[in-house]
Formats: sequence, C-alpha cells, structure tokens
Amino acid sequence: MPAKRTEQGQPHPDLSIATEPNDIEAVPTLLREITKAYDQFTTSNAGRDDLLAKCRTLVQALETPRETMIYHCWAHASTPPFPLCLVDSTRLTGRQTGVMAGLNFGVDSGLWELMAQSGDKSQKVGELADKLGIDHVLLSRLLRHLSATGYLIEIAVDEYQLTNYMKAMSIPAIGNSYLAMLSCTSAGPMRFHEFSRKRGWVNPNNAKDTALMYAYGTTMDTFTWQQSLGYGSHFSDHMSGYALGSLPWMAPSFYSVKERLIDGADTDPDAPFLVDIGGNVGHDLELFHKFHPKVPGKLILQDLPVIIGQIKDLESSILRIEYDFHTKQPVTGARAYYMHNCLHDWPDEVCESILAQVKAAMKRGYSRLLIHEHVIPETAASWEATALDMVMLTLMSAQERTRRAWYNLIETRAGLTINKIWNGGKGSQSLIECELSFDSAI
Ligand SMILES: C[S@@+](CC[C@H](N)C(=O)[O-])C[C@H]1O[C@@H](n2cnc3c(N)ncnc32)[C@H](O)[C@@H]1O
Repeated sequence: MPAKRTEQGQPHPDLSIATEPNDIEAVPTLLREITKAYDQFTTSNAGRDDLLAKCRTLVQALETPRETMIYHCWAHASTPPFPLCLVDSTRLTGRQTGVMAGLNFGVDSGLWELMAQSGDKSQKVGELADKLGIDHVLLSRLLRHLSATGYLIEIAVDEYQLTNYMKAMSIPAIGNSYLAMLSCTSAGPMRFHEFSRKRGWVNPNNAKDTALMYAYGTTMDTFTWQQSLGYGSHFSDHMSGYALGSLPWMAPSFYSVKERLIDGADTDPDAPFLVDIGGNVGHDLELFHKFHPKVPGKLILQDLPVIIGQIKDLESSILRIEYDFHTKQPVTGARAYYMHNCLHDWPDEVCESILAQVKAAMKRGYSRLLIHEHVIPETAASWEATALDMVMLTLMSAQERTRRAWYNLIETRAGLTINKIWNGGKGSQSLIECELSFDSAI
C-alpha cells in the first residue's frame, strides 16, 4: 500500500537553498580538525578513519544540494575529480546504493516534504512513521543509514534533524530528479559494459539501440521509458533543477539579446521572435520573459504533446505548440530558434535531420539558431560536462560535444554557419549562434 502523502499545498523551502553550500559555517572548524587529524596520522600513523570521515564531512558541507543532486543523478556513470573524489568511496559502493534507496524512498513517500515542514527541529522516527503510514522498523533502518553517511544529523535514538541538503530534497526540482534519473535509468550505466562487449566495444551511435534499451529490454527511448513508468513530470522537474544557479544565457553579461536579436527584428506583434524547440514545460522561455518582458513579436514553446500537457503555470503570453522536431517546422522565419539540451540527446545522424527541419524554416540573413549546450574543451573538461556525456552515452547512444564535434555537426553535416560561440565559463554551457550560410541551398 502506498504511504500516505503529506498535506498538500504546504510551501516548499525557498528554492535558494538548493544553490547554497550545505553548511559553510562549519568549514573553518572542519579545516582545523582535518589539519589536526592529518598531523596525528603522519606522526603516529593513527586516526586515518577519523581523517577520512572529516574530509567527507568537509565536502558535504561545501557542496550545494543542486551539486549533490547532479552528482548523484549523473555521476554514478563517471569518475569525479577532487574534491568529489574524496567522497567517492561512500558514493560508488554498496553504501551508496543504500543511500539511493533511502533518498528515493523519502521522495516517493513524502517523507522529506513532511520533515521540511518542521524546518530545523529534530524529529522522531515514530511520529514520522505514524503520519505517513510507514512501518517504524523500516523507517528507522533507512534513516539510520542516511545519518551514518552524513545526510541527516542524529540527535538521539531514532531522532534526526535535516541538513540543508535534505531540506532541499523536498523541492521537486531536486527530489524528483532522483526518481527520474536514478530509479528509471540506472541499469543503463550499470550494464553498459555488457552492452558494449556485445557490440564489439565500439562507440555507440544508433538511437534505436541504446544501453538503456538493452538493460531494460525495451525499444522505448529514455523519455518514453520514463513516462511509461510514471516519471515523465519528474524528468521535467529534473530539467529545472539542472538549470538552477547557472548564469542564464539571456543575461546581458552572457549574450546581448538586444544587439543580436531585438535590433533588426520584425516589429509586427504577431511575428515569431523566439521559438524554443524541445523547450519542455517552458522554464527557459519563462526566464527569458523575466529578463526581456518587452520584445517585438511572440515567444513560442514547442514540445511533444505529452510534455505540453504537463504545463501548469506558464506566463500566458507564451504560445504553446505541440510539435515533433523530427517533422516539418511549422513556424517559419522566426528571429531566433533556440535548442537547449536537445541535440546532445541524439547521435549526429539524427541531429542532422532535426537541424534540416530548422534550417528549412529559417529566413536567410534574418533567422538565427541558438544552440545552448556544453562545448567540452579538448583538455581539462569539467566533471559536470563529462558526467552528462556519460549519461548520454549510457542512456541514448548520444554525446556531449567538443568544439570540433560541434563544427563537424553544424557546419560540415548540417550546412549552417556558426557565427560565434559564447562561452559560459568552466563547467557551464555555451551558446552557439548559427545562421544559414549564404552559399548553401535550403
Ligand atoms: C533534455 S530535455 C531538454 C528540455 C529543455 N530544453 C531544457 O533544457 O530544460 C529534451 C526535451 O526534448 C523533448 N523532445 C524529445 N523528443 C522530441 C521530439 N521528437 N519533438 C519535440 N521535442 C522532443 C523532450 O520532451 C524534452 O523536453
């Protein structure tokens, strides 16, 4: 029987906690304690466990809930650099899969939501279990493990307090990410080696033959698979969580919307100004509207019917269109077409055909295509970009692209011209501005 849900309509903690360090005040003390423990270890060869535990606590105190969530949801398929490698031994072993069981359980049962309502107060397992209709023994075991691994603070026997990270787990953009990205898909990376062995150890590039399909014995792609399990809207929440805390591309310090798009745009109020293709439930356009409430023409959101149907609150002036980007683009001659985190989901061959549909709708010398994705540098890549590359590899037979791979796809294969790449900084996504080449046939 499913656990009882908490009272609906309670406000979630403020979203800002998702991008703040878990416990920054603890850092100076922890650093002093680490130095002391290190001295003891090097002089007497004792206390290594204590040193390691304090190092782990330091990482947990410094990380933001969003980073921890991205790490859990993506990096299960990759190897992180310092400082995350310090906690690797908890994260990539049996201790870690147990943590995942507890975290997912708390999201699905409404436990984190219930606990977050009491803020910083300590809470008793018995009372929580009664309110949610969960077996006391079961809840006691799960919370004891989450406390032993540093995610909860133990106050007394069967009594706990939330860390900042656990409070953030009650926010859908953080907590629901776990159900979409771990519970639905983690067999893809876990059985990737088998899939790869059976395919002769080659780089996979067939969207109809992925490690996720192999691992779950399905022909569905990742999005359809998540939806079939009832976690489609959780994935949309994950996309909002992923975007948290990064500099928006439309911020004047990143990309000048005024100079590049507003100046010279058609001033007819019905002219298409910005079309977000595969824009999910509209979070990027909503943000765009906040930054630029007065642009000439229309903001248009396109996604599959199942996603457009999930939209709850969206700025009313944003037009919604149900559209499959493998088919003819119905909006022609827009000032800009925008694609965020879409092309990385597909191998080059499929991207080429998606881009052909955009290209056919673009107006020469006027329309721009903005591709917002990671441009992985040839060396010193960030762990977020490489972790996402592993997600693409193991779920979609697709990839995050390097600069060279983008030029190959956009210019050589799709026949568009890259005007410029605006770099979002280390670990952040870039904006690639493209237009129709003057010498290319449409
Ligand atoms: C990784 S998500 C990116 C969403 C959004 N652009 C963002 O960055 O938050 C990929 C999006 O592509 C959409 N999508 C997948 N296949 C599609 C198709 N054939 N036509 C239109 N949208 C599609 C998915 O529904 C999803 O919203």
